[in-house]
Amino acid sequence: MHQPPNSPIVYSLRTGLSSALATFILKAQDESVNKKGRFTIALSGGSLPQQLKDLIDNPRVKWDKWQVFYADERAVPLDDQDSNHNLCMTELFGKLPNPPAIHTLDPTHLDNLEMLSAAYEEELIREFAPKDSARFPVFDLILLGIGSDGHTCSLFPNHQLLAVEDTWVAYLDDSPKPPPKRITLTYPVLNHAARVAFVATGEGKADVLSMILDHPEKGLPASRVRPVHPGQLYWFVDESASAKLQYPKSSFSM
Ligand SMILES: O=C(O)[C@H](O)[C@@H](O)[C@H](O)[C@H](O)COP(=O)(O)O
Repeated sequence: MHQPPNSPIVYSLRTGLSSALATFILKAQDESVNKKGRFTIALSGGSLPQQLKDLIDNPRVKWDKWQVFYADERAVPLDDQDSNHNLCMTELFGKLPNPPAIHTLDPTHLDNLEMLSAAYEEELIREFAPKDSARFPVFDLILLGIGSDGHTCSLFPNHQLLAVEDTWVAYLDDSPKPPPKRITLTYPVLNHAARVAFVATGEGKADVLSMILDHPEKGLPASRVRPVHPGQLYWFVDESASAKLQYPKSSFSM
């Protein structure tokens, strides 16, 4: 099947997904560091942080060049078991002798979602606006998961946040998946990234993966992530998750 340019690239891996993902991340890191001396990345929660395990003890990772943000975060204390930051510390950053610069939400604003999300947007502006003077930040890489309902970040099906175009960070207090109070990057930020990579594993993702990639016209939240040129969208999936997928798969080599 012929795919138009800039179509998502789907890598379906029988084994070694974490290793392929690490190779991909390192290539993005090296390109970014060579060009700008830094690497800006946004991470999600769920099973994603565990998939980053091949970065631990990898001497090619230039942690001192990384600027880490969260693609979405729950409005809970940083050490709460629901915190995506806490999860990333447990799975990855806490295992490193020299962790990178990590931009967490400001826990002093947990009781005010509007201030919490505005403060996180300020954090992004401090990192991106003076350097790129862009209308939207251009992340070098955003790593996302998907829910079985097709949500990504904290962008849930039929939610009003799907229509937000004018802010970088938005908040919600009615997430269908607990906890209800969260902040999230918005589509304009996701779609201005240089690279976005989804990671999905397991048979529980097979139906929704086919819905997202084979039927983008259904408009599930994850289908609406389509970085504008020259941005590129990638999928790293295992065989169980891609079992029902018609969309063409590419072989992974880097
Ligand atoms: O904030 C959240 O609720 C999670 O970050 C969520 O968006 C997660 O990424 C997906 O639900 C995929 O989760 P799994 O990777 O665990 O399937």
